[in-house]
Amino acid sequence: MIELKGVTKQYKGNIAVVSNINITIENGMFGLLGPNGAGKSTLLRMLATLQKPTTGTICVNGMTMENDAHRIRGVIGYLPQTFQAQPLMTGREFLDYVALMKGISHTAARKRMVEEMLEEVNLTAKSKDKVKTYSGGMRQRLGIAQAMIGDPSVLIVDEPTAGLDPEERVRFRNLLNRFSSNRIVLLSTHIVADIETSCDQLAVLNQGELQYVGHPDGLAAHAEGKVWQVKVSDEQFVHIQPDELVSAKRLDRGVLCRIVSVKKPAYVEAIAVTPSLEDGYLALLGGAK
Ligand SMILES: Nc1ncnc2c1ncn2[C@@H]1O[C@H](COP(=O)(O)OP(=O)(O)OP(=O)(O)O)[C@@H](O)[C@H]1O
Repeated sequence: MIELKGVTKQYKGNIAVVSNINITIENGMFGLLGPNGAGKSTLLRMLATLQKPTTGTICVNGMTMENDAHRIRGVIGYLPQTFQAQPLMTGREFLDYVALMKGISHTAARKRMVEEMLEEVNLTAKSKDKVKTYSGGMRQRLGIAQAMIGDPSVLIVDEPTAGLDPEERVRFRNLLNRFSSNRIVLLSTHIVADIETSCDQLAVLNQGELQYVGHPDGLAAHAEGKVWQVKVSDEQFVHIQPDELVSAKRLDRGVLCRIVSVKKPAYVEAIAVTPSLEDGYLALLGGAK
């Protein structure tokens, strides 16, 4: 279990970029959602023991950051937002090196673990090639593998699907889901679809502040009665407020729009529709005018 109490981070001379966070995270997939600059990476870096909170306490499986940072590091796997692997090592050598650094000294066990991880992230065929020859998506998959190796009880992944193609993205979500069955997987993203189907709990961070914590259904409910579907002409379409428009699908004649707004749009044929998680997120962040 992870417990954050009053966690605040303030860089010198600046306002707090993470402000008074109080959350308890249990086993399972936990999504951290927020726009660019919300403070997600800062919060995850503090959880990964790479930065200290200015005030507040972080407790992981009963260990506190102040007293047990070294032991906490031993139970955490972390994929930072910008992941760099040794370019002159092969993928297999790199994972072997990471496993050794994590204290897996038994050679046969380490070798088996590395092969399993390569298979999991679909890199077996490239495992003898140097990392410098990998595509962005392959490097990202290697990053995911290095975070998972050693069987951490807490896996922290910061925007892990950036650079993955759609097939890999789905594969990756399934992998995290399986991994989270008896441990904590903390996944930060600004892509709602990444957490829609997999997280039982999520938090929304905006400008350093926690705006929502709970089940995805509760977030979707924020847009209840505020989501509208309407078919408009091309002339009407240009008058729709861009910050209210969730999606627009061009039809043979006109455009089918999904709008998040407190007030029913002024078109007779506008119908209220069931909100999705994305609608709820947009309504929460935009304050659905
Ligand atoms: N070392 C630093 N010194 C000063 N300000 C910083 C530092 N690191 C981050 N910030 C600021 O803290 C705020 C939060 O940044 P952070 O990277 O945590 O957000 P994020 O939610 O992860 O954003 P993104 O989705 O764009 O990665 C931003 O305004 C950023 O400019």
